[in-house]
Amino acid sequence: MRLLRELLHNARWRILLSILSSALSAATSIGLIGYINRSLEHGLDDLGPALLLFGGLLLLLFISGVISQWLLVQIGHRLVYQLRLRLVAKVLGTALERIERLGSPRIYNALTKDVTTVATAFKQLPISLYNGLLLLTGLAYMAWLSVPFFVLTLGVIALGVGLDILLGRKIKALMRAVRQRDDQLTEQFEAAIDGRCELGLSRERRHLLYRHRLEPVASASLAASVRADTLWAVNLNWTTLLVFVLIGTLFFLGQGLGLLDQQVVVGYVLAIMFLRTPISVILDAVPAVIRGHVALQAIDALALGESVTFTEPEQAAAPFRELRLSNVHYRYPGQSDDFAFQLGPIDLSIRRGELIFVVGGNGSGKSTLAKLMTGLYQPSAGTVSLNGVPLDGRTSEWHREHFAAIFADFYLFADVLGEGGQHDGLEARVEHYLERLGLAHKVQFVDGRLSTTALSQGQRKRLALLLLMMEDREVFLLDEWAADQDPVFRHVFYHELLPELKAAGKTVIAITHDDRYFDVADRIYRLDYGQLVHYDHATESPFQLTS
Ligand SMILES: Nc1ncnc2c1ncn2[C@@H]1O[C@H](COP(=O)(O)OP(=O)(O)OP(=O)(O)O)[C@@H](O)[C@H]1O
Repeated sequence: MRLLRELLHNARWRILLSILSSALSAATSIGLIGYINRSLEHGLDDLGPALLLFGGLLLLLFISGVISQWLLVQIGHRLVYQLRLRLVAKVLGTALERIERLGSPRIYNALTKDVTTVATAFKQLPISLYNGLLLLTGLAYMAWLSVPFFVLTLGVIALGVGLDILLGRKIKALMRAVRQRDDQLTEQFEAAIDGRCELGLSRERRHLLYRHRLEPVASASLAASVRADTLWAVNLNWTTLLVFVLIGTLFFLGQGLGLLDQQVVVGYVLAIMFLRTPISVILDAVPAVIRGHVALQAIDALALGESVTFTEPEQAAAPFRELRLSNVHYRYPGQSDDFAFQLGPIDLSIRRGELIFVVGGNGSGKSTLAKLMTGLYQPSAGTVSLNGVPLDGRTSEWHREHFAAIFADFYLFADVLGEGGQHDGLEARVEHYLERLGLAHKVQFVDGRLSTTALSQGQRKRLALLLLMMEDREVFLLDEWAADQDPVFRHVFYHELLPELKAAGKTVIAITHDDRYFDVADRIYRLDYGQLVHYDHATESPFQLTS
C-alpha cells in the first residue's frame, strides 16, 4: 500500500486537475438537464440566444469531458507502468533468501496477474470518479428541487449502500480465496510445462496432475468466482429495484396524492433516469476495485525489499586479497527444528590466486556455503569478510562485485557483459572462447548477444563459463560445473582452463565430485552435514558414508 500511496502522491497534480475538469463536466451535464427542464416549464424566450446557450453548454460539456477523461486515463496507465517497473526493481533489490522462500509462482503472479488486476481497477477508478461527481451534482440538483424528497432519496441510497457494504465484504473474502488459488494454479501450470518429459512418459502422472492437482484447485476457484459475481448481480438488481421504488414513490406522491408539484416530479424523474447510468457504472466498477485491492494486498504480502539502485557503488571492487569466514553459521529461514539444516561453525580463509575444491555428499551444504561466500546469503551468525571488510547490508553489493559464479540452477543470459562494462575487444575475445569451448559452429556473437541459448545442458554450461570469462571478475565460483561435460572437455577444464585462470591471478573455488582431478587443487575441503573439514585426497575418500 505504501508503494501505491507514493505513486498517488507523485500524480497528485494530475489527480486534482482531473477532479476539477470532471466536476466542470458533471456540472455542465446537470446544467443542460436543468435548462431543458426550465424550458419545458416556461417555454423558450428567444430562439437565437437559447440555441447559443445550448450550443455553448454542449461545447463546454464536450471539452471538459474529453480533458477529464484524458487526464484520468493517463493517471490510470501511468500508475500501472510505474507499479510494474517499481515491482521489478523491488524484486531485484530483495534478498535471495526471501525470493527463494516466496517461490516463483507467487512472484510471477504478482508481476503479471496482480499488476493487471490493479490496472483494471485503476481504469475503473477514473470512470467511477467522473460518474461519482455526476451523481453528486445530480443529488445537489434534486436537493434544490425538493428538500423533503431529497431526504427520502438519501434514505433509499443508505439502503442500497448498506447492502453494497455487506456484500462487498463477503465478495472480498471470496476474491481473496480466488487469489490464493491462483498461486496454486500457477504452480501446477509450471509443473505442466517444466515436467513435460516426465508427463509425456507417464499417463498416471498426467492423470494425477490434471485430475487431483489442477482440477480441484480450478473448480474451487470457479465456485468462489461464480459466488462472488452472483452476489454482485443480486446487488445490481436490488439497486435497480430501489431506483424504481423511488420513482414510484415520487409518482404516487405527486400524481396520486397531489403532494408534489408537477414540475418537481418531472425534474426529479428526469434527474433519476439520468443518474441511473452513473449509478450502474459505479456499481459495475466495484468488483474490479475489490479485486484490485485484493491484488494490492497480495503484492504487499510479498514483503519485498527496497527498490534496487543502479548507481555505481561508492567503492569500486578492489583487487581481491582474501576471503575469510569466521565462526560462520547458517540456517534457512522458516524451517522447523526437526528438519532444519545447520551449516557451521565454519572457519575458512581463501587467498588470491588459490584454487580451492569443495567436495561432499548431496545435501551436505556445498551450494549453501557458495552462496554465503559470494554474499548472496547473509550468515545467521559469525562473519564473512573480504579484504578485511565484514559483509553486511551496506557492504554486500561491493562484496558481490568481486565474484562471478555458475550455480547448479544457473540462468543463461544471452547478453554478454564486458569486463567492468567495457566492450573494447569483446568480440574477438568472445570468438576466441567460442572456438576453445567447441561452440563456434553453433553460436555466434551478434550485437553484443549470443545468437542462441537453446543448446544441450553441457553446451549451455560452456556458454555460462564464457560469460564469466568475459566479465573477468576476481573470484570464480563454479558449482559442479564439469558434471555435465564429456570426458574430453572435463580434461580441458581441469588441465587447461583452471590452471590458466590461476596463472592470470584469479581465485577459483570449485565445487566438484571429480576425484580424478583432485591433484589440480591447492587445497580441498569436505563438507559433512554442514561441517567443513580439511580433506587429504591421498588418504581419504571424498564420499565415504558418515553416520
Ligand atoms: N532454498 C532452501 N530452503 C531451505 N532449505 C534448503 C534450501 N536449499 C537447500 N536447503 C537445504 O540445505 C541443505 C544443503 O543444501 P545444499 O544445496 O547446500 O547441498 P549441496 O551440498 O550443494 O547438495 P548437492 O550436492 O545435492 O547439490 C539440504 O539439506 C537442503 O535440504
